[in-house]
Amino acid sequence: MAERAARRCCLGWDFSTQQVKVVAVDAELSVFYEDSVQFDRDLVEFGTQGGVHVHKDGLTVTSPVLMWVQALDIILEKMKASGFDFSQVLALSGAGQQHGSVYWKTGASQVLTSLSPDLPLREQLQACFSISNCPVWMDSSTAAQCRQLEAAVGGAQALSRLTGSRAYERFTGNQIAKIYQQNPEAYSHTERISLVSSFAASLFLGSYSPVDYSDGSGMNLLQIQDKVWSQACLGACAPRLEEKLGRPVPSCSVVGPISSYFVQRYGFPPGCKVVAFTGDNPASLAGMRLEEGDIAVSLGTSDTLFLWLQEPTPALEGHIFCNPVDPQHYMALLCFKNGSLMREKIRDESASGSWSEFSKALQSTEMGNGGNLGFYFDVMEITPEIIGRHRFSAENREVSAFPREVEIRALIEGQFMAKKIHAEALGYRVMPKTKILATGGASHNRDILQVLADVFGAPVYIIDTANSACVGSAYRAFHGLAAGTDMPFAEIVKLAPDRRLVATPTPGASQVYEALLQRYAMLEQRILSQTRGPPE
Ligand SMILES: Nc1ncnc2c1ncn2[C@@H]1O[C@H](COP(=O)(O)OP(=O)(O)O)[C@@H](O)[C@H]1O
Ligand SMILES: O=C(CO)[C@@H](O)[C@H](O)COP(=O)(O)O
Repeated sequence: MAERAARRCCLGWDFSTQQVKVVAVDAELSVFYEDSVQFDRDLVEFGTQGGVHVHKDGLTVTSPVLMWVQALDIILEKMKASGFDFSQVLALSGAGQQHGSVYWKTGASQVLTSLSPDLPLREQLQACFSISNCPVWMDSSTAAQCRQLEAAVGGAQALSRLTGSRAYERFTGNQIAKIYQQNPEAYSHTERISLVSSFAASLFLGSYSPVDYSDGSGMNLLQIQDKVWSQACLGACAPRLEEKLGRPVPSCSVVGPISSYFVQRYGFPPGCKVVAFTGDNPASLAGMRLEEGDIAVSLGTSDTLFLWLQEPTPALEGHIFCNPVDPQHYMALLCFKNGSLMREKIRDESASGSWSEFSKALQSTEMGNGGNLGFYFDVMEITPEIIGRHRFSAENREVSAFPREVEIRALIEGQFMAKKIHAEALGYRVMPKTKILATGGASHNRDILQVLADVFGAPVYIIDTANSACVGSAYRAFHGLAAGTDMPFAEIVKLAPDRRLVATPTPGASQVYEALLQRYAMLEQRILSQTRGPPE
């Protein structure tokens, strides 16, 4: 405890889909404290499943904003009870699940600036939100708003050139447009709209934090090259939107000192800096110290794959975001909605709810799964837009079921084949020096990572914690401490622990998957044309 008391550090937060997490990283860049609060388990009164409420239409997906606030109260109290010495925190930053939005009611800013240190945040912020259930990234209820936005700017390709993505249902501009159209009263009583990331930063700041460029790129509103809101997009979504969003800022900005609430209640030093919070995927890019040529694969609630890009290359599939650590550069991202929750379902159905049984099934089956292939999309997938389970025999015949072990391998191989195929469609190629950096909850599972190495034909590395968004946030906080010195991020993290090699491709893997990847792509097209119907 005495040693801990003397440890100067930065904190990295992550407000992700299923939990709030925190890490403390010391000046040697070692993680010495990690904690989390899980919404379903620790905040049962909100009745979420996987951190969200799926509404009756099956499309609308929200999370209660007060659950996020209370999770922060709980985790800070846990840290305090464990003897965590807040007085040593030099700076903090954080991440949020991307695209989700928070609606602050008129007058909330006044409450935020005058919080009493004697009471938890939840009690004081109860009446501060004009929308109590916030749309989150899993929402896919804004198809009409997406079509309106694309039409307003000259089509999907034009929107993608401007904002880095064609219109996506979860992207915040379309979510805001839906709220404005369906609940104009709540919209007019909203003085500020935050992303989950800038909302969390606002709690620490005690005032509204700006949106950063990188997470702001997930809104279909930001011109990613000029780094300003697009007037055409704002106008197409809702009136007076610019004033409700505030000006976006570079991701490495220090947005202010911590609010006196945290100084008085927890003992943070008054000079503790708050560095702009960003999206969880951009923060993971920082945490994994991704370099050009590497591929990051995050296996969290969603599965994502992302790359570092020098130049933006917007397309009709995937997203281009401003880079969170280098303002001149960009990142590309693909998001797959059927990630960990889909794996959990197959684990429960075919492996008695046990990850070790699940692993045994992967170990006892051959690469290539005897030619059996599967698509497992219990919710409408983002990449590509397919729903349902589709299983195919080695002869490409659709079958209704697989034996349990075959089902498990078909799921994991299928998930990784989809990632490789869609990354290649973006122009990405696995090179002899390519490293895959894996993170997220499922990166704890070595058998899953072995399949990843085999399908991609590249070695897989991990960092010491699967919480790369938290670690990246703490690294970004250290970078913020050097603000004004032009110190590149790479210089800040050069002492960070090396990434660890955890899986290399099995001999013969490339021959097995070359043929299988072609079949997977062909069958994906077949399902797409069957579900979309014949071309007109
Ligand atoms: N050993 C494991 N094997 C496979 N998946 C795992 C394992 N341990 C945890 N997970 C998955 O990790 C997921 C949570 O990942 P995490 O990155 O913490 O999510 P998020 O940041 O989106 O809240 C869980 O839903 C669970 O399915
Ligand atoms: O929508 C996206 C990225 O575009 C998701 O990746 C969210 O950012 C949620 O992240 P996790 O909670 O699954 O990490």
